[in-house]
Amino acid sequence: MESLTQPPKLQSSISLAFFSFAAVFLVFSLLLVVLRWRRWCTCDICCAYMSSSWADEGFENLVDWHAHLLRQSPTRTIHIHVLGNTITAEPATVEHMLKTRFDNYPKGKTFSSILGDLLGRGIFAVDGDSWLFQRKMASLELGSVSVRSYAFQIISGELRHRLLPLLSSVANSPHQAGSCSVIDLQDVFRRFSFDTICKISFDVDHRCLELGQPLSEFAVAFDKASRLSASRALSPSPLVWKLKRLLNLGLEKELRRAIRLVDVLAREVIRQRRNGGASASGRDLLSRFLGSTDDEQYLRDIVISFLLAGRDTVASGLTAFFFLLSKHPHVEAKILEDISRATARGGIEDETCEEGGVSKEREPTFEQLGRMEYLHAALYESMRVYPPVQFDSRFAVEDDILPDGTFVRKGTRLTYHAYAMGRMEEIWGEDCLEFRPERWFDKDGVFMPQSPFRYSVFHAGSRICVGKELAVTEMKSVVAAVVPRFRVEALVDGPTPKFASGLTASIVGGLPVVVRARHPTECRSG
Ligand code: HEM
Repeated sequence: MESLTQPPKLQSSISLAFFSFAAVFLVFSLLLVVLRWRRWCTCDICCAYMSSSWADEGFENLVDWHAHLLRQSPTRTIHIHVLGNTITAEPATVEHMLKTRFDNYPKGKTFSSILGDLLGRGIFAVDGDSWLFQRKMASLELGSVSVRSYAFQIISGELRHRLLPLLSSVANSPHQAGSCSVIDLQDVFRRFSFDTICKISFDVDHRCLELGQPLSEFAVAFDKASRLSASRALSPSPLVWKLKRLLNLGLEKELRRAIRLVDVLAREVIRQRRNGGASASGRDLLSRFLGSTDDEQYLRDIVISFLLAGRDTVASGLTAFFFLLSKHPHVEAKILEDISRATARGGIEDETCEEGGVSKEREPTFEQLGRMEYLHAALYESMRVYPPVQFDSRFAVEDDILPDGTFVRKGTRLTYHAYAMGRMEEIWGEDCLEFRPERWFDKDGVFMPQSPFRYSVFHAGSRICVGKELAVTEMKSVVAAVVPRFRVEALVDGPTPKFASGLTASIVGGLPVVVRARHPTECRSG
């Protein structure tokens, strides 16, 4: 009889013990959070941060408030004690953190634990030898002529067969009296950059931008996994999301499911490739990395990091660019001149219509893109004003002293603020708040690159973005194909967009735009 009655008792004691443990853990975590907040100062910055009063003071975004504080600080460095975060917009400090004392400021455990479940041992989440190995491999591959020309071919195909026909169909859709078809350009660019980076990385076409196609399972799962991973950073304390993960609750449960799906689908592609299912091109990054490791999980981690790196950053940069262009028609006119000069063509009247209502002649070659210096400057300028990665952090391994004399305690989070740096008069002059591509040229009209410690949009030092050239080529290709054909009008009130929190800058609610064909004879489908 005993043996029949004991197991349920045992079970209920185990559940009771488990729930008591969970409850104690939860209370303890909350206590820690409160203590952490209370322990520190009641300085103005911390109070404003805690009460979100910066929003009442008229700042549209948290980053605008940071930029305001950093501009006021004599050292261009501030401390948000309640977060243990030291934020800087001083180029000498950025150089100290990302180059001079590189070894003292790794990504650290906090960052790798936030993204670790999705990225595993991928380049973004690791430090040390594993990072160095992937860094060398990535620089070699992304710098190779073969991968570059493959990537350019992918971008051109996605433009010709998907993006331009889509815009053409919107521009040509019958408009009601007084109203036009409105699309979310941010969403369009996200789909475009996801298709592109998946083809470059895996040689798999997810067709996210194809008219009338639902998003692929992989695209949905990847989007969810990256969004939910990033939202961990918003927890008042890492203990909160870690506890939820332990108990498999709420968003952590959804995140686990999304990551599982990403894993299954990514592994499937890798397995097929290993078993001889060669990609059509053999020039995608996965094909090239296959030879460097037998570890399937590691390969998955490497390639997933590329997807994260190349998707939202490019989409964010393009979205902000078209927002700014819509508000600066004189810049748009100069870009049109630049494209026309670089491609050395006549007026658009000469052009013929081709498949999908898209004229072939206007697609610039790689060499022609290289000659578009004004467009190059305009893209750099738009990312100065609205960087896709607004700020980025590292964690001090040992106590340190910054060049301005600021003491940094071991474990402190040190953040460089690319968004605020773009708003510093000492770096960009009195007109730093203006969108002015001309600032990138010297008096002879030659493009002047800036030190990455001043223009930190692509990071700086040893971990500077390895996909920078690819990103700029992709963005230039899009602008050079879209702007001569369409006039894009952003329907956003106010001088600046409202940004959502996340790893990359994205506009809350997207970027609604109206697209109009630039010329009456612009090719019409059908
Ligand atoms: C406008 C577009 C882009 C911007 C603004 C950008 C910016 C950045 C930034 C700020 C970092 C440093 C992140 C960190 O370490 O915390 C970074 C790293 C990186 N980026 Fe980009 N990126 C862009 C596009 C791309 C693309 C298209 C790719 C590749 C396909 C790429 C690949 C990488 C990789 C692999 C790293 C890690 C480098 C390392 O840790 O050594 N990026 N990027």
